[in-house]
Amino acid sequence: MSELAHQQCEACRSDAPRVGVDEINELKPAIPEWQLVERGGIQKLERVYTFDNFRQALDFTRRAGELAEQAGHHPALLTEWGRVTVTWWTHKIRGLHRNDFIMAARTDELFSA
Ligand SMILES: C[C@H](O)[C@H](O)[C@H]1CNC2=NC(N)=NC(=O)C2=N1
Repeated sequence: MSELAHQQCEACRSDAPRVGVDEINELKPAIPEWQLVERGGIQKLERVYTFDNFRQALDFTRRAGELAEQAGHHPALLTEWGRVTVTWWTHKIRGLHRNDFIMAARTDELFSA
């Protein structure tokens, strides 16, 4: 498991600070396949995982959902034939928190499990 994936998520409060450029530069190298995107003024982390068929995509979606439930922190999941798009951000702060980087790293561990 990558070091980042091992870190604990902290309870995220609505007044928690979003990650700044320095923290993004510190954390992003641990999740190189993820893209930083901005939608509706909200910064997010996004990655597309590819699979051989819909059944595999669906199974990965279910496992990612279980991971989220266990952590109490949830992504957007788009499941298509052969693809799952996972997008992490923290709704409460309308942006990126350290938790989102941790969960992206854990999602990568799931994919390579
Ligand atoms: C009450 C519940 O714990 C909160 O609404 C959690 C649920 N999962 C969450 N997931 C994400 N990505 N952001 C949140 O702000 C969030 N809040």
